[in-house]
Amino acid sequence: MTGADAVDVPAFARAQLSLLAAELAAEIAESSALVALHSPAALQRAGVAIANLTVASQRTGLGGKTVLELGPDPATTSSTGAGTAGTELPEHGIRVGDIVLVAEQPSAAGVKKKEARAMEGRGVKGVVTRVGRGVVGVAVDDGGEDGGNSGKEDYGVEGLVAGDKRVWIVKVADDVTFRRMNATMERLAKMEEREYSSFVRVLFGLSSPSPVPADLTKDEEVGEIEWVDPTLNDSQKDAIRFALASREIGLIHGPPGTGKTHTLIELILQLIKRNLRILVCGPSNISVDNIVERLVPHKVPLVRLGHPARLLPSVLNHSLDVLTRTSEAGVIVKDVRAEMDAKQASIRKTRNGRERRAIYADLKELRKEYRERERRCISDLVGGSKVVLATLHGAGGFQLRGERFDVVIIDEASQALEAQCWVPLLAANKAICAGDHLQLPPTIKSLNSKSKAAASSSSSSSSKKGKHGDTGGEDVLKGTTLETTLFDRLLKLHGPSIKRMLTTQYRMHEAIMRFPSDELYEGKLIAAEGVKARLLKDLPYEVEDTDDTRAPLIFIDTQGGDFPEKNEDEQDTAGGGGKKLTKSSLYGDSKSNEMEAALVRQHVRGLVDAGVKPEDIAVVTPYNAQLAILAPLKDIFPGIELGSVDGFQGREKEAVIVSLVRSNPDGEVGFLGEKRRLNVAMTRPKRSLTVIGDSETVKKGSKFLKDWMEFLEENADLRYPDLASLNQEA
Ligand SMILES: Nc1ncnc2c1ncn2[C@@H]1O[C@H](COP(=O)(O)OP(=O)(O)OP(=O)(O)O)[C@@H](O)[C@H]1O
Repeated sequence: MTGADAVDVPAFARAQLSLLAAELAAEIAESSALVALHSPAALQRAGVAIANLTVASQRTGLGGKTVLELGPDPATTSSTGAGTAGTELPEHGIRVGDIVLVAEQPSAAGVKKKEARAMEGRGVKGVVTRVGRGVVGVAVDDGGEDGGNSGKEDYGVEGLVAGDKRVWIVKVADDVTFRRMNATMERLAKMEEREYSSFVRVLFGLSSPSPVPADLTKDEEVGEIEWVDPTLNDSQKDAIRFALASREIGLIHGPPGTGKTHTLIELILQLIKRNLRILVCGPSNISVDNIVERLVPHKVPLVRLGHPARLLPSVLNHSLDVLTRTSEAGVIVKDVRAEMDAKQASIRKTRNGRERRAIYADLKELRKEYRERERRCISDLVGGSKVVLATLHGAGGFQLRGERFDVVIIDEASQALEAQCWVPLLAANKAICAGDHLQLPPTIKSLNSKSKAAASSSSSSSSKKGKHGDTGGEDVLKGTTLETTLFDRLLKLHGPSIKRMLTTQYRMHEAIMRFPSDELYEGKLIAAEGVKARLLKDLPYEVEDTDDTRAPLIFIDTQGGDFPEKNEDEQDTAGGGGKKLTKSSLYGDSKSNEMEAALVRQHVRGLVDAGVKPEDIAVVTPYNAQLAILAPLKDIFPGIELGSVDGFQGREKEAVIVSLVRSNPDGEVGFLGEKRRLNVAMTRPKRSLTVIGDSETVKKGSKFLKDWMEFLEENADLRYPDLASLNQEA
């Protein structure tokens, strides 16, 4: 390894710390700007708040957390005379797992800027545990390990419960993740070189990875593998052998639909057979639960860390919180819990301030006792587990303090911040990371705002900005950006010898796969036998054989200027919910294209008339403003899915329609210029991909876009819209 490639670890960690600080500031600024600029009612419509609530009850939930049950404030519902007064919540966008602030509701017209910040001190933060028609449950921070409001929390809850106050809940930035990343980077920054393990040395390029024999099938250790699933394809088996043989680091590169998770499951089972202790992580709860669900049938003894409210119901039985209650070791925790519940219940019965305070004081003591007992129980459970699963930041919780693992496995590593990956990495001396660096990296808000500022100051900047288009940017600090993932950095540092690519894909028709394979995956992708010729007309229910259902690839070219884009300077959407907010509060300028939306509608109608079920169809587009225009499709074709390209990463559908939106004389393509975004868009469908866009505009965006348009012109069923019928549709 040459000295020039090596990374100065403390400098790297410090650079990460300052980038993370900027990112957290950007997230907080975004959420407090929302709160500052809009009334509770507007925020509720935008899907980020629920107003006019009262605390209906409180109880002890999983993990000893206090759960507040919030319902509509009867005063407001009866005064407005709203339908089923007092029983149902209004329409809202709060979901289980969201982190919210429960606070006394401010007066009508939004919260003043200063107040917005002060509000955090007055309310309590928590995780949404339940969303019913008439109730929202929030497990509030109780000053535990990461309890954001340590010290103030009882006062907070007490303040909210007392006097039947009118409260509201608002989604807030998740700073726990940042605290965990910061703590990890601080640890790295302080580490002395002599403390670096050979693993750390390799990951920073201070040493080369230990060589792996070229032909692993003949290798003594990993050559003869008794496969749990012998139907794995050769590239999957090769990746597993490689992962077993690597000493420090192995990357499993999984292009769309190539069975990355499938491969990781076998790898985990093989590691268990070798009696190794494994920590399995992913950037999101769903990525981790996906693995837990697939491991469970193999009867693997495992423990899933994480807030129960954020886990899939099917995974709950393996969650540490639940095991703490149900296992033998958990019995000693139970008694205290019962006592806590009794106290909680008594709070509401007393109106006397002094008595209430006394009860809160008792509760505090009990909670301490509970936590001590729980901690002992947890350490027994975790210490005895061979396989532990958690989100990347979840691995930074107290439960894993001091725990060591033989291997850390990170799924979706190319969608995680590098600092996030280091949270579990410091607990092991070997890592296997799976991902696809040619799909979208994690969303970076601090970088977005920076590049947006750049974009608005220069009208022709969008397609020429940096190698990553709108979401990319220049190196910010010593060559480090948050957008450079661990996966990217390691590939650059050590080259392709540290990775193995999965090459058989089980999703797309061959014609859909061709372009991404040739342009991005060195032409190596192979469509599995069962999928390579699948068409919509062959769906396992009755679908007519029509022009639309027999073509795997359709391009509707809108060139000619009749389909102009519109700049959504004034309005934009929140989270695709179709509700309007002013631009200043949300995600910058978005674009829409009404005529293109009409074409989408026409095409969907064609598919549905032929018998394709709406739930087998998705429309994806890079622009939120376009999503808002498309929203009525959901009423016309119930079951159809609409999504942003970024939001659809990791998903698949039988038929996917991609609306490219951009159509202007200057060839401005904005963040369409990002190859990885296009890759995600074009690799979601199984049997049918329809691209709708203006080839003239799009071709000017980049070489990749030009090649794609030319590929579609030559290989797709090429169509030009019929304006007369379209005007009718519009
Ligand atoms: N060897 C195999 N034989 C048959 N089917 C397979 C094989 N490997 C994977 N699959 C199938 O391919 C599909 C995709 O697998 P999986 O969910 O593991 O993919 P992934 O690569 O994690 O997904 P994504 O591409 O979205 O990241 C699944 O339906 C899986 O059953």
